[in-house]
Amino acid sequence: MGNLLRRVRISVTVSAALALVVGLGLTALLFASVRRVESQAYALQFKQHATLRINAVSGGLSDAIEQLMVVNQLFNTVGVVSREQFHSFTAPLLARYPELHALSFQRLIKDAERPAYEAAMRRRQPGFTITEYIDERQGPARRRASYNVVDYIEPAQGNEGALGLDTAALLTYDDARSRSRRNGRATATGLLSLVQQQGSHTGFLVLAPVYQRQAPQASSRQREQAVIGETAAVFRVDHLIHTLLGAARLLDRPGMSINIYAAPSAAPAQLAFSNGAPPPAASAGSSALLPSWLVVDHPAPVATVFYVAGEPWFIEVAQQPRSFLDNHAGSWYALLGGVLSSLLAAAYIYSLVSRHSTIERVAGARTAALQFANLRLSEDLALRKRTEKALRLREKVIEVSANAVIICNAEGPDYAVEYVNPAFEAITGYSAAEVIGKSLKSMQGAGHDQQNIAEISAALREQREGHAVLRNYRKDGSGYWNDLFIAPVRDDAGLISHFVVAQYDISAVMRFEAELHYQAGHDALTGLANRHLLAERLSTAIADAAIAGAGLWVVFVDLDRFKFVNDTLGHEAGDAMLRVLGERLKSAVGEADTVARMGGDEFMVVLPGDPGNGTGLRVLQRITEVIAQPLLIQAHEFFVTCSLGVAVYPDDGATAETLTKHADIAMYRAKELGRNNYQFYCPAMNARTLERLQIEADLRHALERNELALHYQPQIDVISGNIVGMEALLRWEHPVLGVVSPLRFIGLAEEMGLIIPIGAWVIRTACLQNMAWQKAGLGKLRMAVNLSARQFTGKDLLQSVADALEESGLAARYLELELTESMVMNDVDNAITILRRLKELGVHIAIDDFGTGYSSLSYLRRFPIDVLKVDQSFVADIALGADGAAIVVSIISLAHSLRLKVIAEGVETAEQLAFLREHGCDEVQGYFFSRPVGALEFEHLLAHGTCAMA
Ligand SMILES: Nc1nc2c(ncn2[C@@H]2O[C@@H]3COP(=O)(O)O[C@H]4[C@@H](O)[C@H](n5cnc6c(=O)[nH]c(N)nc65)O[C@@H]4COP(=O)(O)O[C@H]3[C@H]2O)c(=O)[nH]1
Repeated sequence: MGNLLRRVRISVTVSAALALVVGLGLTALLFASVRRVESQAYALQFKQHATLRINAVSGGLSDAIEQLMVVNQLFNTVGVVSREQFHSFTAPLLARYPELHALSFQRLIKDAERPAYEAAMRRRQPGFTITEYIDERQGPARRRASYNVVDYIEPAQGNEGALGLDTAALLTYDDARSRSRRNGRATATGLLSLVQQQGSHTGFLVLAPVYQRQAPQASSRQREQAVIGETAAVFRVDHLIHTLLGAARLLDRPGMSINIYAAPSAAPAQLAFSNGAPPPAASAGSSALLPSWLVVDHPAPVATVFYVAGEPWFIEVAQQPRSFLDNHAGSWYALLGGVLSSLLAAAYIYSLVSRHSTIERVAGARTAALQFANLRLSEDLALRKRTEKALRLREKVIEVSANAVIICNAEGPDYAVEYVNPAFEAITGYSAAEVIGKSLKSMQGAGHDQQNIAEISAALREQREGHAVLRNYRKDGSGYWNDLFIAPVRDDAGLISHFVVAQYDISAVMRFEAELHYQAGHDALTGLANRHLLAERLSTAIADAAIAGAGLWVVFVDLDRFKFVNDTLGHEAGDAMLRVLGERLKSAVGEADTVARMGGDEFMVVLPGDPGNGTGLRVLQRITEVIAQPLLIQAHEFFVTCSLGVAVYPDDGATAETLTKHADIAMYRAKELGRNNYQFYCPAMNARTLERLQIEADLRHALERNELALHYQPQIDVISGNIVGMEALLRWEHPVLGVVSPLRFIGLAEEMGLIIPIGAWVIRTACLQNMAWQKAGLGKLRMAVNLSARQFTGKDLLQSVADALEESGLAARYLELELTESMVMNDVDNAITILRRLKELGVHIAIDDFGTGYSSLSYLRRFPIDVLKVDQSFVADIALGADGAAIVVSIISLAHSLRLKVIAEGVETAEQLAFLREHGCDEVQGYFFSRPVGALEFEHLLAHGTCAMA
């Protein structure tokens, strides 16, 4: 606003100043123009005056001289003019022209005529003689050839001295006279000091020649000879000119000066007349900045040459400079008027603009106020519209809300319902008509005893916000979870008039939460408790047991053959198996017992309630039984066993963690002891666990420390009884533990990735050994080498086999690689590719432990294999019953149908051997013939050529 006012003030001042400047500028221009016009008019006027005076002077002189010519004409016309005639003729002229000082006739008298003349004159005037001025004294004229004697002169009075004067003696005449006589015209002399007058006056004469009548006058010579005298007019010049100008009242102009020279220029010596003070130099009084006409009126002098009886005279009329202040009404008025007008215009514009600005400002302020008011109004309107829209929207939102909204009045104790939205009707099953007017509390339905209701009642009573999760009931009696918010609503006076109740049916959320909670504590696959829930329950059970002073068992359950099923049939089959076994486990325990899945094929069972009293053992028994029951997966029947490890509270640990760990250790021990059994934890098992860790650490260095060795078990041809091959079996000669079974460290080596270098070492050593024996002449035998799963699929296998063969020089057909069913069945296509490449090298392929897993016969056909090895468990079963024997028989016939050789391993008895022989088994291997033995010992066997056959 301040800026606006300042701007307005500036604009007003600028406008007024502009108007003033423009006005003053125009005034200056006007003033200058008027001044110029004035100056020019003045100059013109002056020029006119000057011209008037010049004309008056030149005209007057001409007129005067004309009088002389009139007299001269008299002489030339009349011839001899008498003195009286002269007098009577000139008297009127002199009276009329007082400026004529004298008119005379000067007669030319030759010296010879002098005496006669003087004599004649003495008759009229005694004592007359021709005179002249000698040294300014008049006296008788000296003799000369001729005399120009003033013969007649009028007026005689005052000019007596001039009568008889020989003017030829006056040199100033001579020139004029000569010229006059020559050209026959009146001729003026220069300025003379007039002698006729008393005192000194300046004057001049005009001479006009008088010729003898009839004498030729054509040439100047003739005129000189014809001349008899001159008429002369004497003029007292100042008097003459003064008379001329004065008579015409031309001398009274102030500031004007008139200077007349009897010369063609302003020669001071020839100044004939001067009137008025001469003007200063033209530049005087003018400003260097301003033109002189602007400051003063100083017209240029008017000067001209005019002729007086043929002689050039110079006249100059000048005017004193007239100051700007003198007599310049026009420019003054213009200036003053202009200045005044400018000031008035500026003042007017100032007032106009400031008024305009004020009006504008006021109008602007009012417009702004109006606009502001309009804006406020439109904002108010918009706000109102928005509010209305928002209200409608809220109404709609409430109407379409999925949550129940109830509005009740704030008057207790009933808090009558005034409004319910459609969601309320949908959720509760009550229509609006059924609940409006009813007490809010009546809508709770059953379940008044809920604790949270107290919070809502308190909120209503204390007229504040409240929140509670309630279990409400619908009209049909079904319950739902209601997340209820209640808030007071104030009227315009700020008093609480209503309550708004929002009900959120959170049944789904509660279900979801319960589901989440369940999932968080349960295994998704089996539905059993998971690790977390187990830890919770175990802790609770421990706490309960501690309080009760009772015992508690923690049982670790690990399935023995699960990995096989998973690997061969895939994860889906594995999952199905886990689900079934999980169910069985649950069925094997009591209500209070907890069964949890720890992950993979590991389960945990918590047996509270002092299981040491005999119940626990029965549960263990049941578990092994239910797990061992046949299992039908994907139409295949499986037999799964489990290994159990038991930790007892409080003897084996006081915390969930310790008990779990010890149960795990006990389970491992059970596995080591041949699976399908249970073991109670004992502290010694800890040592075994530590030992296992030690084995892990030492295995890393076993190769470099040369602790690994191969033992060889012969393979015997059933018919001939000859050793036809041998299986290389790895041994770790641990410096502390002694010889460690591959069953204990192959799995570890697999897990640790050490199986690749170890496996390569086995192949290489076996090939070198076989070649060495062949070279030693111990027979061309086939060397069977076990491959682990990781080794089989590893990228280095082919190379390591090729390298071993090359290095040893062993023919490939003397090397047989043993794979398990699971290794080839996991990824059949890849397995076939690898097998083909191995076969391309020329080696034999044997499927180990055949029958323990699931081998698809159709795949078996596709595998480029040479040998099937019947698992020793089937061989062991031969003696047990018809089932085991039947499996062996079918494997043998299957192998033969596929043109595969059959080797039975684990042959321990003659009966087994006999059975195998009877059913066409090709080769056998087992303790019956020989345990795996070191190289030296095996050499000894070879040396004998055969193994003992029953
Ligand atoms: N009860 C009984 N057992 C007999 C009889 N005849 C032989 N055995 C044992 O049965 C196992 C046969 O080897 P496998 O099935 O390939 O089973 C092998 C094989 O899977 C693995 N293994 C051994 N050496 C290597 C190896 O160099 N590389 C790989 N990857 N695995 C190996 O370790 C397993 C166990 O090997 P070992 O402890 O040497 O146990 C050998 C052998 O000592 C018998 O008449 N009765």
